[in-house]
Amino acid sequence: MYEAIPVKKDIFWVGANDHETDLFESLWPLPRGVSYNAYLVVGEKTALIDTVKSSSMNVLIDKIEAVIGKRPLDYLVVNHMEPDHSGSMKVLKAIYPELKIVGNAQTKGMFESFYALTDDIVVVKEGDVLDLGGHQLRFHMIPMVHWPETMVAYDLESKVLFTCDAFGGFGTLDGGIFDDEVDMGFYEDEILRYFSNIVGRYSPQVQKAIEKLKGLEIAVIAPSHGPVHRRNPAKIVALYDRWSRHVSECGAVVVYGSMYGHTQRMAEAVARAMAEEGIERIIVHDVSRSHVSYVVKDIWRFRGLVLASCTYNMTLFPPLATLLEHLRNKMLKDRLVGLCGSYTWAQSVALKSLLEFAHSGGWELVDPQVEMKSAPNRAVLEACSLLGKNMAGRLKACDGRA
Ligand SMILES: Cc1cc2nc3c(=O)[nH]c(=O)nc-3n(C[C@H](O)[C@H](O)[C@H](O)COP(=O)(O)O)c2cc1C
Repeated sequence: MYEAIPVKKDIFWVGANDHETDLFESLWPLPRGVSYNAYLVVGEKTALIDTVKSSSMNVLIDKIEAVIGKRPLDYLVVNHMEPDHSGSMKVLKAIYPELKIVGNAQTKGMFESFYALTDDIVVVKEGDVLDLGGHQLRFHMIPMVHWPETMVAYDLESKVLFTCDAFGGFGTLDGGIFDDEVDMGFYEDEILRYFSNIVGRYSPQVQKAIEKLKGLEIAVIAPSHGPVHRRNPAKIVALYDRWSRHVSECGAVVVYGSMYGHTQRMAEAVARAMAEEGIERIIVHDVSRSHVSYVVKDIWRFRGLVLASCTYNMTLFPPLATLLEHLRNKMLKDRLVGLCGSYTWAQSVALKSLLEFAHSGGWELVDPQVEMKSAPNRAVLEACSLLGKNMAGRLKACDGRA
């Protein structure tokens, strides 16, 4: 079956790799691209589960034809309307005029607003079953994972769960498409970067979805980005469960904003003290140079966070302010925070802003808060070391929770 990869009997991956988009959602860097996974289910009737971004449309159409030849495509199931998944539906409808488009009441309005499609629409609700003859697809609504209309489709015969954005991540599928064929260390990191930046804000809804789906017997989790989980579908659900409950690992992220290196020295003094106290997992980010998506990903993973900012035109250093805006938007909880601020003529401005951020997020402060005028002297460096030592003490107490 040319390029269409069997997932289970009569179920095929017909997705595409995108190496050309440099920023996903025009926001998130894709150093190793992204895949758009569409799936074809072939019963007496045929159904495509989601499409691909319009730029990859030809690949999708070729793969569908390679599997079903001149047979018609009977149904298109739209689990999620974001255009990286729905982008080829209008053309598919033109190629297969009898195509029936399956979505829920919310999706129906988006068919019209995005693509002016109003005919041959099948509206489904929680628990409805689409009988393809040999395969039966049951639909479950998982609103806000990641848009309000998002749903999943579960094949009662093969026990494949098609989850669209849920459990997906960045990175093209480079030969292997299954979790037992690829380096899952790389993909799990990219699934966390996807989760923390795109889905993490909706963690309460992720928890509801996990609760709703937990009774299902799942043989394969087939998301719309990244690897297909057939060896260990339970593992990716367990990771999503942890991440959406804000459970962290015992390590620390130190993020600094510094123009001339003095605030960097504060950050490094804190990091050094943590290392001396035995904390092995410490990641230091220069906020001007690490893309915010990687910083957010690491902060989502580890329990400790140290923020160090110089003062810039009477406020926080702009890239650090941007990071804080992202963190506020994601509504991450339960982190330990240490703060360092520097200034030359406006005392307290940076530190006060950092404190406001920590209080507004309800995060737990680790003392002391360290403030520096212009450059670090012995007293400043000793205070940074004390902060690192105290943070390490708190992190050691969370050992075993990882
Ligand atoms: C463009 C620019 C704007 C600054 N704005 C302020 C300010 O508003 N208030 C202040 O106290 N210091 C200000 N500073 C001074 C720095 O915040 C201060 O010297 C700090 O210690 C620099 O740390 P760094 O070496 O990590 O960049 C400014 C510095 C620059 C270069």
